[in-house]
Amino acid sequence: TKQIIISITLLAVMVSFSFAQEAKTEIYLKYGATNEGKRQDSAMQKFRDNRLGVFIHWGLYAIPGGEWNGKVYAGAAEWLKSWAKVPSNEWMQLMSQWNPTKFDAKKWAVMAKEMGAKYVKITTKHHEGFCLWPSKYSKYTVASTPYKRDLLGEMVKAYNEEGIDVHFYFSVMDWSNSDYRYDIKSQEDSIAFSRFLEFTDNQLKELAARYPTVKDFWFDGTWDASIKKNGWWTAHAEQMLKELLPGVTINSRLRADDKGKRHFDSNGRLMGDYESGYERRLPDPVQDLKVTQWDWEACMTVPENQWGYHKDWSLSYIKTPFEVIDRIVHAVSMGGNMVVNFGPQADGDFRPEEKALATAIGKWMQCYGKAIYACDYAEFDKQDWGYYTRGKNGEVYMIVFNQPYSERLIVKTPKGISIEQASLLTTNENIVVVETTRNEYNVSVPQKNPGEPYVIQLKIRVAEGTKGVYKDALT
Ligand SMILES: C[C@@H]1O/C(=N\OC(=O)Nc2ccccc2)[C@@H](O)[C@H](O)[C@@H]1O
Repeated sequence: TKQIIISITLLAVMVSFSFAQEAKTEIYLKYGATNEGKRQDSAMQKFRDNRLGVFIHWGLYAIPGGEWNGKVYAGAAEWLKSWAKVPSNEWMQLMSQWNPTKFDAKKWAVMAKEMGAKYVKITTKHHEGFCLWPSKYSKYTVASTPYKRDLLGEMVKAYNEEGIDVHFYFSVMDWSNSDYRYDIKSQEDSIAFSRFLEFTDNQLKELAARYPTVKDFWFDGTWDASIKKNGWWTAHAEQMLKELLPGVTINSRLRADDKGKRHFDSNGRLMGDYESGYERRLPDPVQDLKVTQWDWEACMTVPENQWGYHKDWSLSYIKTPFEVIDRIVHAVSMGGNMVVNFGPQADGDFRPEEKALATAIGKWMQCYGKAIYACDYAEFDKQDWGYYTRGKNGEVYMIVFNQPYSERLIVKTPKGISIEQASLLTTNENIVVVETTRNEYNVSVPQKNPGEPYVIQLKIRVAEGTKGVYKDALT
């Protein structure tokens, strides 16, 4: 009996321990996540509904375009200073050559509009420290170049006039500022970095004051230990901007919590207003459905890894328009945004390949944008033929990239949901739908192959009592 009592007691201890583990106790955080779940205010709704953005990476790095002292570096062109180990004062001499005579903000804005982009993210200051606005806190700005003009101000005005929202990319890491520290290892480091954070605050307040129509700050260059040891400042920067610009959105990449945890705090909560870790990669449509629980934005390059202008695009694979469109649709099908990157030339014009890409994307968005803008995750299981999105009135879109030889598109509907009718989005041609088994259908392909990724719109019916997002969507 003694043995039995001991083993039962041991078992009881183990079971209670595992329950305690399960109900993980929350860690108190001063600088953790500030909001629970997706923001539902109109500014965030607009951010989400925009879905397709343009990234503009433009700075001194566009002048050398990946080449230094006769050597071409295959790495990211906006990192050339680092690859070629150029001292900051030598690198900043490029300012004397900064004279984008072909720059025309209106042309840039029209190009984005014709692409179907609803917003643009502009590098106000990249890691090199060169400011596209005449900042009074730095000598490394457009004001000290032959060009002199406030490029950022002209861009904000032109994009806004085309109805395009403007977001600011801002690199905290600043290679031109001698107070920047990669880590804090001494009192001297700490004093210098405090000066640096004050300088950064001043530039952020300056940007907010000069360009109050800005809708978002996308922070970058925040991965170093120095920032992770100053999580308080990242929380302060978010709060400061939200007080200065009510409604402004802030990306998760800015944020570190009390313990240096980035993007998601030590309690697993997303910091900032949307997750910004999907850079040149996307969540898996089957394995990574967790991302549909929060807002997120992906960004992508057209070459493998060039954000700034690189003179030699033959060094890596260049994505075709349909490959870019696939990534845009992939992101939206999982409740995310996609930002496609353009690296303008030093002269202020875009390379022909980028102009052609913007045109091709725009042509497709003109026909099929209804399945992208203001659309979200449809909660249908992914199929091989492509992606689903869901519109605001509960309509489901099938975006077909891979038409099968069977000429039947398999659709498995969630429990309690059936397909009433299907039509080709562009022509309203009726598409035959045959139920093959419970919650499974064969959707026919269009009579004439559209010869491009196309969209079939489904009218679905929700059985009484079905839970999920659809109940409130149907009128
Ligand atoms: C958008 C890109 O952002 C960057 N860096 O991003 C990251 O470091 N991304 C990252 C880092 C760690 C994990 C996931 C993404 C920059 O260095 C680059 O020049 C470009 O501006």
